[in-house]
Amino acid sequence: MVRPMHPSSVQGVEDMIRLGDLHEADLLLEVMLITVFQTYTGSILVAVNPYQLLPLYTVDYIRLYCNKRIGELPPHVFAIADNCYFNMKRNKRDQCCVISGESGAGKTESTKLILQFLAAVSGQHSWIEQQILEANPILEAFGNAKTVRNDNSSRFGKYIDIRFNRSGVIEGAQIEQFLLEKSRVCRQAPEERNYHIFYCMLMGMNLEQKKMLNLGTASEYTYLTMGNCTSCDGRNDAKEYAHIRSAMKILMFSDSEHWDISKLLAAILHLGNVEFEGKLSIVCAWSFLRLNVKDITESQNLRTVGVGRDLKRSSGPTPLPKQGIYGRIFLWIVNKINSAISNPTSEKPKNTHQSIGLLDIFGFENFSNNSFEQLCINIVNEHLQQFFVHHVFKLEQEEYLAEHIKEGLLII
Ligand SMILES: Nc1ncnc2c1ncn2[C@@H]1O[C@H](COP(=O)(O)OP(=O)(O)OP(=O)(O)O)[C@@H](O)[C@H]1O
Repeated sequence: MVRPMHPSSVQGVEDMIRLGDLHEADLLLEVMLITVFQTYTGSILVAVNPYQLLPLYTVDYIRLYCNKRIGELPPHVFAIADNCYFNMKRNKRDQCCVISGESGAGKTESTKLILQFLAAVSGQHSWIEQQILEANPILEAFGNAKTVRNDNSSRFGKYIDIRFNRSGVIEGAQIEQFLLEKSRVCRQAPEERNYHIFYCMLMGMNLEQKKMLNLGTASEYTYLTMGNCTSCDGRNDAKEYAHIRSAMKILMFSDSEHWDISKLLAAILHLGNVEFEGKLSIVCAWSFLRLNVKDITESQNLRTVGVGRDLKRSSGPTPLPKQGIYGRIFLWIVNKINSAISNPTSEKPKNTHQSIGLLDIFGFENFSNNSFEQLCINIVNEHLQQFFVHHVFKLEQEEYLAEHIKEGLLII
């Protein structure tokens, strides 16, 4: 059936609840019409990735959106951040922002914008604020990679809990990570890369350091070339490496800790070349892992299996644990960051501080061939979606009940 479009759909609205016709075509048109790439559905912000730098995230915009009611100004991610912050302060209740969407939708960028807003309005320009902001480049270097959908795709989920004192000043933060995609270390799909840190290290290290780790260029390593793609348009790996190094200093990584991480990364690259280049690579890998021939022979011939609470060793070939090494480096790095940013004063009894949690979880993806890790990622996304829908309907239901509206109407 063809009928004229409702005027609200033609003009566009700032809150999709106000659309005269509420069906899929109108919602899609609304999303296409919005010029600032953001619109509301009630208290939910729907943001469209603009794929261009918009002058909407400046200090002036932070000031503009500070302490305003939702709806007073056009939809904006800062309005959501502001709402969280002032609700926390006014109602003395912890808040949480759930950022969800498919891969490449703009979740990580939105998380960073919310963090920037909170750091600015909490107003201290303190060392701890700077440390929290500088955790991002490190996490992205070790946990993000170029995929076919997104040049900077997060391959792990993260929950950042930012803690404030009673006056609304940031005191510390705590980061939780989930489900790092470890298989990427050994395998990448066409047009995809391994984790950024490998390419950054090879582009950014000086010759002397590379010589000590016996490293060359990315094209020489099996683990960096499986996707037939070692560089990424719009990313400058050498510049990023300098940024990662300075962020690590801010987060209190010592030079020797950084060097140990580099050795482990180099060992993984050399291990990836073992079948192809033979002796030199395996010797380098062993020496950086501080293993001797006996350890290696044992690890190749013995499998450690969990039986109840015990670990038992049985014979049979076991591949060297390259993915496991990377997973452990990542965990260690997150713990190290947490030890710098989780200011002990923010561990005080709960009634002396409040928090805002930001959940930025990897997006739903569906490829022709989906790995087990992809299955886990998609299940997490579906659970999140389920929680979200349940939560939103429950809130609405409570409002209807409070107004004595019959439940039958609610379903409509
Ligand atoms: N608000 C924005 N303004 C300008 N560019 C943006 C914005 N949001 C996202 N982008 C661009 O889109 C890219 C992908 O965004 P982002 O990494 O945030 O996606 P994501 O939803 O976190 O994806 P994934 O689930 O794969 O991690 C960014 O690297 C950036 O180039």
